Amino acid sequence: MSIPSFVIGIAGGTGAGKTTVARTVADTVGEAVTRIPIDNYYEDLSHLAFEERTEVNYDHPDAFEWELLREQLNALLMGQPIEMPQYDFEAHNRTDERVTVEPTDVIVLEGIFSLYDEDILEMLDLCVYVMTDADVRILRRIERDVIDRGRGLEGVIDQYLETVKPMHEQFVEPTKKNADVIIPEGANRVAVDLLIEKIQAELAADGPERTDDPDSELSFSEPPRD
Ligand SMILES: Nc1ncnc2c1ncn2[C@@H]1O[C@H](COP(=O)(O)OP(=O)(O)O)[C@@H](O)[C@H]1O
Ligand SMILES: Nc1ccn([C@@H]2O[C@H](COP(=O)(O)O)[C@@H](O)[C@H]2O)c(=O)n1
Repeated sequence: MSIPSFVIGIAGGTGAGKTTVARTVADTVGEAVTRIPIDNYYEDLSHLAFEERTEVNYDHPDAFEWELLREQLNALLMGQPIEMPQYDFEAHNRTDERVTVEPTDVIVLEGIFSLYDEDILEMLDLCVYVMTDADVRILRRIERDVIDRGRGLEGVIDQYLETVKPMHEQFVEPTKKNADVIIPEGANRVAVDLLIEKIQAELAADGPERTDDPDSELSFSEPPRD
């Protein structure tokens, strides 16, 4: 088990390419990276009927259970495992399943509001904003929502105009000012390679044999962050 030493937040509008960047980083760097999708922290809406859940504004910060996200991120930073909720986009709700996530050296928090909450910003070592034009994002989103999230074309367009676009302009886009790095177009190979190099340099600076096994000569302990 590790105490994470490097925490990255990857924000940006829907369809910007956040998940693609985060997955590329995780696949390239390997098991030292844990990906935490903020979508898993949408509020539990089991008390609402399916039809009511389809009407919810999922692009407003109030749609998320911030307290749980802060608590679980903090636990990982203290070297403790978490039981991460899972989200079902077709059901518009959390599933009953929880997945045990062990802390690793690098944590990647990814989602539209990764750079929104002041407490979470305090926990991030590197803030990344993926910036992609709105027309490209909506085209990507239509394709993804219809193929992967069980949505109809008309519904995706209505939702985009009614909530996604105005909330993006009001809440998501302004978080760009919190970014250290802006990646154009999502899976931008040059930018993603630089991000990977930075992570690998952080890992190397921490030592290749890093372990928290108390029996190991190389073991060490770190004070929790404040
Ligand atoms: N640079 C890129 N060029 C082309 N397609 C991309 C690029 N980045 C992401 N995509 C595609 O766009 C879609 C949305 O990307 P995704 O990473 O899920 O966005 P987000 O997580 O920001 O909503 C996916 O189908 C993905 O394969
Ligand atoms: N039940 C839900 C929950 C969320 N959404 C949309 O997901 C978008 C965020 O995810 P990305 O991978 O696109 O960043 C957000 O814009 C919500 O509108 C949804 O459609 N249904």
